[in-house]
Amino acid sequence: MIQLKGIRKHFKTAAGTIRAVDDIDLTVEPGEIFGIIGYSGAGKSTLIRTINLLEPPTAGEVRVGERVFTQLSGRELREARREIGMIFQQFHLLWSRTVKENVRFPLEIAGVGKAEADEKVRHMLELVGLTDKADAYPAQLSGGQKQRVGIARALANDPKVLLCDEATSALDPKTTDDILRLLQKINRELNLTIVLITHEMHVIRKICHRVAVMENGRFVESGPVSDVFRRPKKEITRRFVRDVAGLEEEAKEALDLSFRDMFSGRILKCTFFGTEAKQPVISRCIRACEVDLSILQGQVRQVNDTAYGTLYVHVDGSSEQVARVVDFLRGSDVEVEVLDSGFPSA
Ligand SMILES: Nc1ncnc2c1ncn2[C@@H]1O[C@H](COP(=O)(O)OP(=O)(O)OP(=O)(O)O)[C@@H](O)[C@H]1O
Repeated sequence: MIQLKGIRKHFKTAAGTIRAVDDIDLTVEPGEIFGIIGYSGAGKSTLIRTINLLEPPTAGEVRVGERVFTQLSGRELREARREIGMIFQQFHLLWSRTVKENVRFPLEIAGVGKAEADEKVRHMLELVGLTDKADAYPAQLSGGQKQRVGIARALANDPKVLLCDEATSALDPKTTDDILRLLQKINRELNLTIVLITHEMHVIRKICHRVAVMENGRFVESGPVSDVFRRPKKEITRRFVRDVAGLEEEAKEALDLSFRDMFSGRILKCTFFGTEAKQPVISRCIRACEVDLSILQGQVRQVNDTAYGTLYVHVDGSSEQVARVVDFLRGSDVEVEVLDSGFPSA
Protein backbone atom coordinates (compact mmCIF):
# COMPACT_ATOMS: atom_id res chain seq x y z
CA MET A 1 0.00 0.00 0.00
CA ILE A 2 2.82 2.35 0.95
CA GLN A 3 6.38 2.06 -0.18
CA LEU A 4 9.15 4.42 0.83
CA LYS A 5 12.53 3.98 -0.80
CA GLY A 6 15.67 5.75 0.37
CA ILE A 7 13.74 8.62 1.97
CA ARG A 8 15.86 11.47 3.28
CA LYS A 9 14.79 14.79 4.67
CA HIS A 10 17.59 17.14 5.52
CA PHE A 11 17.06 20.64 6.91
CA LYS A 12 19.70 23.27 6.31
CA THR A 13 19.97 25.52 9.34
CA ALA A 14 22.44 28.17 10.50
CA ALA A 15 23.93 25.53 12.79
CA GLY A 16 24.40 23.05 9.93
CA THR A 17 22.44 20.31 8.22
CA ILE A 18 19.94 18.35 10.29
CA ARG A 19 19.36 14.84 8.99
CA ALA A 20 15.81 14.50 10.33
CA VAL A 21 15.13 11.45 8.14
CA ASP A 22 18.13 9.60 6.87
CA ASP A 23 17.69 6.86 4.30
CA ILE A 24 14.47 5.15 5.33
CA ASP A 25 12.97 2.21 3.45
CA LEU A 26 9.50 1.11 4.45
CA THR A 27 6.77 -1.11 3.04
CA VAL A 28 3.31 -1.10 4.62
CA GLU A 29 0.88 -3.78 3.48
CA PRO A 30 -2.79 -3.06 2.68
CA GLY A 31 -4.93 -3.28 5.83
CA GLU A 32 -1.91 -3.18 8.14
CA ILE A 33 -1.50 -0.99 11.23
CA PHE A 34 2.15 0.03 11.24
CA GLY A 35 3.63 1.89 14.20
CA ILE A 36 6.76 4.02 14.30
CA ILE A 37 8.09 4.66 17.78
CA GLY A 38 10.90 6.92 18.94
CA TYR A 39 11.77 9.60 21.43
CA SER A 40 11.36 13.29 20.74
CA GLY A 41 13.54 14.47 17.87
CA ALA A 42 13.94 10.99 16.33
CA GLY A 43 12.37 12.20 13.08
CA LYS A 44 8.96 10.52 13.32
CA SER A 45 6.83 13.57 12.46
CA THR A 46 9.04 14.50 9.56
CA LEU A 47 8.92 10.94 8.23
CA ILE A 48 5.14 10.49 8.46
CA ARG A 49 4.67 13.84 6.73
CA THR A 50 6.78 12.69 3.78
CA ILE A 51 4.16 9.99 3.06
CA ASN A 52 1.62 12.57 1.85
CA LEU A 53 4.38 14.97 0.84
CA LEU A 54 3.37 17.57 3.42
CA GLU A 55 7.12 17.38 3.88
CA PRO A 56 8.62 16.80 0.42
CA PRO A 57 11.64 14.52 0.87
CA THR A 58 15.12 15.74 -0.02
CA ALA A 59 15.67 12.39 -1.75
CA GLY A 60 13.89 9.10 -2.27
CA GLU A 61 10.64 7.77 -3.67
CA VAL A 62 7.17 7.69 -2.11
CA ARG A 63 4.66 5.28 -3.60
CA VAL A 64 1.08 5.04 -2.30
CA GLY A 65 -1.17 2.51 -3.99
CA GLU A 66 -0.48 2.62 -7.69
CA ARG A 67 0.94 6.11 -7.73
CA VAL A 68 4.47 7.42 -7.29
CA PHE A 69 3.69 10.53 -5.26
CA THR A 70 7.16 12.00 -5.72
CA GLN A 71 6.57 12.16 -9.49
CA LEU A 72 3.18 13.89 -9.45
CA SER A 73 2.55 17.48 -10.49
CA GLY A 74 0.97 19.90 -7.98
CA ARG A 75 -2.57 19.33 -9.27
CA GLU A 76 -2.18 15.55 -9.50
CA LEU A 77 -0.77 15.49 -5.98
CA ARG A 78 -3.68 17.50 -4.53
CA GLU A 79 -6.06 14.98 -6.03
CA ALA A 80 -3.98 11.93 -5.02
CA ARG A 81 -3.77 13.16 -1.44
CA ARG A 82 -7.48 12.40 -1.04
CA GLU A 83 -6.39 8.78 -0.75
CA ILE A 84 -4.65 9.70 2.50
CA GLY A 85 -6.35 11.00 5.64
CA MET A 86 -4.40 12.42 8.55
CA ILE A 87 -5.07 13.07 12.23
CA PHE A 88 -2.96 15.09 14.63
CA GLN A 89 -2.09 15.36 18.31
CA GLN A 90 -3.68 18.82 18.53
CA PHE A 91 -6.66 17.82 16.37
CA HIS A 92 -6.36 20.84 13.97
CA LEU A 93 -10.12 21.42 13.85
CA LEU A 94 -11.82 24.53 12.51
CA TRP A 95 -12.95 26.16 15.72
CA SER A 96 -15.58 28.44 14.18
CA ARG A 97 -17.36 25.53 12.49
CA THR A 98 -19.61 22.93 14.04
CA VAL A 99 -18.73 19.25 14.21
CA LYS A 100 -20.69 18.43 11.06
CA GLU A 101 -19.22 21.42 9.21
CA ASN A 102 -15.73 20.22 10.13
CA VAL A 103 -16.46 16.78 8.73
CA ARG A 104 -18.06 18.31 5.63
CA PHE A 105 -15.05 20.54 4.95
CA PRO A 106 -12.90 18.07 2.93
CA LEU A 107 -16.01 17.08 0.95
CA GLU A 108 -16.60 20.73 0.01
CA ILE A 109 -13.01 21.01 -1.16
CA ALA A 110 -13.44 17.86 -3.23
CA GLY A 111 -16.58 19.38 -4.84
CA VAL A 112 -18.98 16.71 -3.53
CA GLY A 113 -22.69 17.66 -4.00
CA LYS A 114 -24.86 18.65 -1.04
CA ALA A 115 -27.04 15.54 -0.77
CA GLU A 116 -24.08 13.17 -1.04
CA ALA A 117 -22.07 15.24 1.44
CA ASP A 118 -24.97 15.29 3.94
CA GLU A 119 -25.23 11.53 3.79
CA LYS A 120 -21.48 11.09 4.11
CA VAL A 121 -21.27 13.38 7.15
CA ARG A 122 -24.13 11.51 8.79
CA HIS A 123 -22.44 8.17 8.17
CA MET A 124 -19.04 9.38 9.43
CA LEU A 125 -20.50 10.82 12.64
CA GLU A 126 -22.29 7.55 13.24
CA LEU A 127 -19.06 5.61 12.66
CA VAL A 128 -17.18 7.61 15.29
CA GLY A 129 -20.13 7.76 17.72
CA LEU A 130 -20.75 11.51 17.57
CA THR A 131 -24.19 11.75 15.96
CA ASP A 132 -25.54 13.65 18.97
CA LYS A 133 -22.74 16.25 18.74
CA ALA A 134 -23.28 17.18 15.08
CA ASP A 135 -24.21 20.80 15.89
CA ALA A 136 -21.72 21.33 18.73
CA TYR A 137 -18.56 23.43 18.31
CA PRO A 138 -15.13 21.87 18.94
CA ALA A 139 -14.66 23.99 22.07
CA GLN A 140 -17.66 22.22 23.60
CA LEU A 141 -16.09 18.77 23.19
CA SER A 142 -13.72 16.67 25.30
CA GLY A 143 -10.29 15.77 23.91
CA GLY A 144 -11.47 12.31 22.91
CA GLN A 145 -14.52 13.73 21.12
CA LYS A 146 -12.32 16.27 19.28
CA GLN A 147 -10.13 13.44 18.06
CA ARG A 148 -13.24 11.55 16.92
CA VAL A 149 -14.16 14.61 14.81
CA GLY A 150 -10.61 14.56 13.45
CA ILE A 151 -11.02 10.91 12.51
CA ALA A 152 -14.45 11.47 10.90
CA ARG A 153 -13.04 14.37 8.89
CA ALA A 154 -9.98 12.37 7.84
CA LEU A 155 -12.18 9.52 6.60
CA ALA A 156 -14.80 11.63 4.81
CA ASN A 157 -13.19 11.24 1.38
CA ASP A 158 -12.84 7.43 1.73
CA PRO A 159 -9.06 7.38 1.95
CA LYS A 160 -7.17 4.11 1.72
CA VAL A 161 -4.55 5.24 4.21
CA LEU A 162 -4.80 7.03 7.56
CA LEU A 163 -1.73 8.74 9.02
CA CYS A 164 -1.83 9.33 12.77
CA ASP A 165 0.64 11.89 14.12
CA GLU A 166 0.78 11.27 17.91
CA ALA A 167 -3.02 11.10 17.79
CA THR A 168 -3.45 9.98 21.40
CA SER A 169 -0.59 11.84 23.07
CA ALA A 170 -2.82 14.65 24.35
CA LEU A 171 -5.39 12.25 25.79
CA ASP A 172 -5.70 10.54 29.17
CA PRO A 173 -5.18 6.75 29.31
CA LYS A 174 -8.86 5.79 29.18
CA THR A 175 -9.62 8.13 26.26
CA THR A 176 -6.46 6.87 24.56
CA ASP A 177 -7.81 3.32 24.81
CA ASP A 178 -11.20 4.41 23.38
CA ILE A 179 -9.54 6.11 20.41
CA LEU A 180 -7.25 3.12 19.83
CA ARG A 181 -10.29 0.83 19.82
CA LEU A 182 -11.96 3.13 17.28
CA LEU A 183 -8.87 3.03 15.06
CA GLN A 184 -8.88 -0.75 15.31
CA LYS A 185 -12.57 -0.83 14.34
CA ILE A 186 -12.11 1.34 11.26
CA ASN A 187 -9.01 -0.62 10.29
CA ARG A 188 -11.10 -3.80 10.30
CA GLU A 189 -14.39 -2.48 8.95
CA LEU A 190 -12.98 -0.26 6.21
CA ASN A 191 -9.80 -2.28 5.61
CA LEU A 192 -7.95 0.98 6.12
CA THR A 193 -4.16 0.96 6.19
CA ILE A 194 -2.91 2.91 9.20
CA VAL A 195 0.52 4.37 9.90
CA LEU A 196 0.96 5.90 13.32
CA ILE A 197 3.80 7.56 15.14
CA THR A 198 4.08 7.60 18.91
CA HIS A 199 6.52 7.67 21.79
CA GLU A 200 4.33 5.30 23.79
CA MET A 201 4.99 1.58 23.54
CA HIS A 202 1.57 0.69 24.92
CA VAL A 203 -0.04 2.35 21.86
CA ILE A 204 2.09 0.08 19.69
CA ARG A 205 1.32 -2.93 21.83
CA LYS A 206 -2.42 -2.34 21.77
CA ILE A 207 -3.10 -1.96 18.06
CA CYS A 208 -0.09 -2.27 15.77
CA HIS A 209 0.76 -5.31 13.69
CA ARG A 210 4.33 -4.24 12.98
CA VAL A 211 6.60 -1.61 14.47
CA ALA A 212 9.76 0.25 13.56
CA VAL A 213 11.91 1.89 16.22
CA MET A 214 13.36 5.19 15.05
CA GLU A 215 16.45 6.97 16.37
CA ASN A 216 18.43 9.82 14.78
CA GLY A 217 16.46 9.71 11.54
CA ARG A 218 16.88 5.97 11.00
CA PHE A 219 15.04 2.74 11.74
CA VAL A 220 17.21 0.82 14.19
CA GLU A 221 14.88 -2.15 14.58
CA SER A 222 11.61 -3.32 13.05
CA GLY A 223 9.36 -6.33 12.85
CA PRO A 224 6.09 -7.82 14.09
CA VAL A 225 5.19 -6.22 17.43
CA SER A 226 5.26 -9.48 19.37
CA ASP A 227 8.80 -10.29 18.12
CA VAL A 228 10.14 -6.86 18.92
CA PHE A 229 8.56 -7.07 22.37
CA ARG A 230 9.90 -10.50 23.17
CA ARG A 231 13.37 -10.10 21.73
CA PRO A 232 14.34 -6.42 21.56
CA LYS A 233 17.78 -6.17 19.97
CA LYS A 234 18.72 -2.54 20.58
CA GLU A 235 19.05 -0.71 23.89
CA ILE A 236 16.51 1.94 22.85
CA THR A 237 13.94 -0.78 22.12
CA ARG A 238 14.64 -2.44 25.48
CA ARG A 239 13.95 0.91 27.10
CA PHE A 240 10.57 1.25 25.41
CA VAL A 241 9.69 -2.33 26.31
CA ARG A 242 10.74 -1.79 29.94
CA ASP A 243 8.40 1.19 30.06
CA VAL A 244 5.38 -1.02 29.53
CA ALA A 245 6.56 -4.38 30.81
CA GLY A 246 9.31 -4.60 33.42
CA LEU A 247 8.70 -1.32 35.15
CA GLU A 248 4.98 -1.99 35.35
CA GLU A 249 5.65 -5.37 36.92
CA GLU A 250 8.11 -3.92 39.44
CA ALA A 251 5.70 -1.11 40.16
CA LYS A 252 2.84 -3.52 40.71
CA GLU A 253 4.75 -5.40 43.40
CA ALA A 254 5.69 -2.21 45.21
CA LEU A 255 2.16 -0.88 44.88
CA ASP A 256 0.63 -4.04 46.30
CA LEU A 257 2.72 -3.45 49.43
CA SER A 258 1.80 0.24 49.47
CA PHE A 259 -1.90 -0.51 49.17
CA ARG A 260 -1.64 -2.78 52.21
CA ASP A 261 0.19 -0.23 54.33
CA MET A 262 -1.85 2.86 53.57
CA PHE A 263 -5.19 3.73 54.99
CA SER A 264 -6.02 7.09 53.49
CA GLY A 265 -5.57 9.09 50.32
CA ARG A 266 -5.09 7.74 46.82
CA ILE A 267 -2.33 6.43 44.62
CA LEU A 268 -1.86 8.20 41.30
CA LYS A 269 -0.09 6.92 38.25
CA CYS A 270 1.56 9.93 36.63
CA THR A 271 2.83 9.58 33.10
CA PHE A 272 5.23 12.19 31.76
CA PHE A 273 5.11 12.20 27.99
CA GLY A 274 7.17 15.08 26.81
CA THR A 275 6.80 17.30 29.85
CA GLU A 276 9.39 20.07 30.33
CA ALA A 277 11.93 18.27 32.50
CA LYS A 278 13.25 21.52 33.91
CA GLN A 279 10.01 22.12 35.74
CA PRO A 280 10.07 20.48 39.15
CA VAL A 281 6.43 19.47 38.68
CA ILE A 282 6.06 17.32 41.79
CA SER A 283 7.56 19.80 44.24
CA ARG A 284 5.51 22.64 42.73
CA CYS A 285 2.44 20.46 43.12
CA ILE A 286 3.14 19.79 46.81
CA ARG A 287 3.50 23.54 47.45
CA ALA A 288 0.52 24.60 45.36
CA CYS A 289 -1.88 21.97 46.71
CA GLU A 290 -0.51 21.89 50.26
CA VAL A 291 -0.54 18.11 50.46
CA ASP A 292 1.75 15.31 51.51
CA LEU A 293 2.80 13.53 48.40
CA SER A 294 5.28 10.66 48.39
CA ILE A 295 6.84 8.92 45.42
CA LEU A 296 6.30 5.18 45.68
CA GLN A 297 7.84 3.90 42.52
CA GLY A 298 8.74 4.84 39.01
CA GLN A 299 11.25 6.37 36.74
CA VAL A 300 11.27 9.53 34.70
CA ARG A 301 13.91 9.89 32.03
CA GLN A 302 15.14 13.08 30.57
CA VAL A 303 15.64 13.20 26.81
CA ASN A 304 16.56 16.53 25.23
CA ASP A 305 15.14 18.59 28.11
CA THR A 306 11.95 16.60 28.01
CA ALA A 307 10.71 14.11 30.60
CA TYR A 308 9.30 10.69 29.76
CA GLY A 309 8.27 8.01 32.19
CA THR A 310 5.92 7.00 34.94
CA LEU A 311 5.76 7.84 38.64
CA TYR A 312 3.45 6.28 41.18
CA VAL A 313 2.74 8.72 43.97
CA HIS A 314 0.67 8.53 47.12
CA VAL A 315 -1.39 11.60 47.97
CA ASP A 316 -2.28 11.59 51.62
CA GLY A 317 -5.29 13.86 51.88
CA SER A 318 -9.00 14.31 51.44
CA SER A 319 -10.76 13.58 48.17
CA GLU A 320 -10.83 17.37 47.48
CA GLN A 321 -7.06 17.54 47.92
CA VAL A 322 -6.59 14.51 45.66
CA ALA A 323 -8.79 16.18 43.03
CA ARG A 324 -6.69 19.38 43.32
CA VAL A 325 -3.48 17.39 42.81
CA VAL A 326 -4.95 15.61 39.79
CA ASP A 327 -6.02 18.95 38.26
CA PHE A 328 -2.64 20.52 38.97
CA LEU A 329 -0.69 17.66 37.41
CA ARG A 330 -2.94 17.45 34.36
CA GLY A 331 -2.53 21.21 33.95
CA SER A 332 1.25 20.62 33.94
CA ASP A 333 1.11 18.24 30.98
CA VAL A 334 1.20 15.09 33.08
CA GLU A 335 -1.25 12.24 32.41
CA VAL A 336 -2.84 11.11 35.65
CA GLU A 337 -4.71 7.94 36.47
CA VAL A 338 -6.24 7.56 39.93
CA LEU A 339 -5.66 3.94 40.89
CA ASP A 340 -8.33 1.89 42.55
CA SER A 341 -6.67 1.57 45.91
CA GLY A 342 -9.15 -0.52 47.77
CA PHE A 343 -9.18 1.86 50.72
CA PRO A 344 -11.55 4.77 51.20
CA SER A 345 -10.25 8.30 50.73
CA ALA A 346 -10.50 10.33 53.90
N1 LIG B 1 11.43 22.63 9.58
C1 LIG B 1 12.51 22.23 10.25
N2 LIG B 1 13.66 22.92 10.18
C2 LIG B 1 14.77 22.50 10.84
N3 LIG B 1 14.84 21.38 11.59
C3 LIG B 1 13.72 20.66 11.71
C4 LIG B 1 12.51 21.03 11.06
N4 LIG B 1 11.56 20.09 11.35
C5 LIG B 1 12.15 19.19 12.16
N5 LIG B 1 13.46 19.53 12.37
C6 LIG B 1 14.44 18.77 13.17
O1 LIG B 1 14.42 17.43 12.72
C7 LIG B 1 14.59 16.53 13.80
C8 LIG B 1 13.43 15.55 13.82
O2 LIG B 1 12.23 16.27 14.19
P1 LIG B 1 10.80 15.57 14.23
O3 LIG B 1 9.82 16.58 14.68
O4 LIG B 1 10.56 14.87 12.96
O5 LIG B 1 11.04 14.49 15.39
P2 LIG B 1 9.97 13.65 16.20
O6 LIG B 1 10.54 12.31 16.40
O7 LIG B 1 8.66 13.75 15.53
O8 LIG B 1 9.93 14.42 17.59
P3 LIG B 1 8.68 15.16 18.29
O9 LIG B 1 7.79 14.07 18.76
O10 LIG B 1 9.33 15.91 19.41
O11 LIG B 1 8.09 16.05 17.23
C9 LIG B 1 14.70 17.38 15.05
O12 LIG B 1 16.08 17.56 15.33
C10 LIG B 1 14.06 18.68 14.65
O13 LIG B 1 14.59 19.75 15.39
